[in-house]
Amino acid sequence: MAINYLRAVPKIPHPSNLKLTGLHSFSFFKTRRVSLPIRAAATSSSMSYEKELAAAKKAASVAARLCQKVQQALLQSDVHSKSDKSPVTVADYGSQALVSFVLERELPTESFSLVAEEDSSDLRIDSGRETLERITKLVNDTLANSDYYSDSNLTNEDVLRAIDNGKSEGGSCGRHWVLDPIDGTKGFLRGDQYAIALALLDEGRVVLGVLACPNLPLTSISNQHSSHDKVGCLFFAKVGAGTYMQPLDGSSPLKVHVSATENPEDASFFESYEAAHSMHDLSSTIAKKLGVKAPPVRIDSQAKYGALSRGDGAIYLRFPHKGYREKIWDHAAGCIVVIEAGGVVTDAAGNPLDFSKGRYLDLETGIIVTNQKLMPSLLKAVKESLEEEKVSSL
Ligand SMILES: Nc1ncnc2c1ncn2[C@@H]1O[C@H](COP(=O)(O)O)[C@@H](O)[C@H]1OP(=O)(O)O
Ligand SMILES: [Mg+2]
Ligand SMILES: [Mg+2]
Ligand SMILES: [Mg+2]
Repeated sequence: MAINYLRAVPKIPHPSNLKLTGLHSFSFFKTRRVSLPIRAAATSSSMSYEKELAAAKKAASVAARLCQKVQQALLQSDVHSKSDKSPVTVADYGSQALVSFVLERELPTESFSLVAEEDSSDLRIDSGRETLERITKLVNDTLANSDYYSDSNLTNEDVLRAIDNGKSEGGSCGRHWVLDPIDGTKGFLRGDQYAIALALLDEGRVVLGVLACPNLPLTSISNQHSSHDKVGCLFFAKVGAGTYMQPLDGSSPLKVHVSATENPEDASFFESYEAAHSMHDLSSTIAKKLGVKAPPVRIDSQAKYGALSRGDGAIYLRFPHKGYREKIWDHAAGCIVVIEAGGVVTDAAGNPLDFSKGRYLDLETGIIVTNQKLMPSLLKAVKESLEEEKVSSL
């Protein structure tokens, strides 16, 4: 079976040339008050979280700039061998420090709790000193070139503290920000897809999510991808208010919807690029059983959720190897981006993901994502495939 690998050519997008040729026609809008999305009726919560969403978009966009800078330097140099993890480390920490800094700065009156992937312990020891200096410089350079924070200058200690804001355990009470400062580290290293993924939990429920995908083409990836396509997408969603996508440089957002296809023969499916992250054989079995004809589209990171939310593909299958525990920052933002675009995200048993249990998601076997029409037959195919696998391993 032929396989589609999506490679991105990192470059600065020129959204004045934005052309929309995806599976779905999008409509431009000028104000935020547009018709409500398919799924959600207007709730009182759709009127709130406005300033939190604005802060999250700013934070993810600033962090994306830092990551772009590091990835460009990485690709120009010869150091992006898999064994050299240091440029990635600098970008991971730098992105987390910036998001933490921007959120605190934008929302000074709120108590601040952040559940994030990185912590500063390796930077606090002597051997981490040089890396810390590099991170602080990178953070300050990024702030100096930003629209809003050019007067800010962080010390090493400020950077450590900003990173360590991310030590919260989350849970079902109160508000918690959830951050993956670089999701898809492997893709980042390869020069492919990665995302800055930020979400807000309120009483255990994801109420907003932002996905910055610096290398994702603005047009559908299901079209023939060419190196001339503009890249850099910011997806954002708020509970009850739909999902939007805008170029990372800030031009107008567009409302997006998942694919409406009911026919698996027309559907394409996403899975991890990395076979170590998801069982490709199992996904193939499920897709075949469902009647999917197209080969898998393999992409790193939560960019898969973003692409699915605008209808580039209709299905995302994720079946980590035994023993792997999914973390909330790997799915919170992607999950609300897809759900608010009309999609469904469940575990392999059909249960919605529960983000209220702390830093981990407690699931049995995997995560499946699709539209509402295809979900019943997908779930059936998943259950049958898992059953067959169990029998064959006896
Ligand atoms: N062994 C693993 N199995 C599944 N996922 C993993 C594994 N190791 C890391 N990950 C995480 O999976 C996500 C990327 O998966 P993919 O790109 O394949 O969809 C990332 O969050 C990555 O962490 P990280 O955020 O450190 O990159
Ligand atoms: Mg991740
Ligand atoms: Mg990460
Ligand atoms: Mg990691």
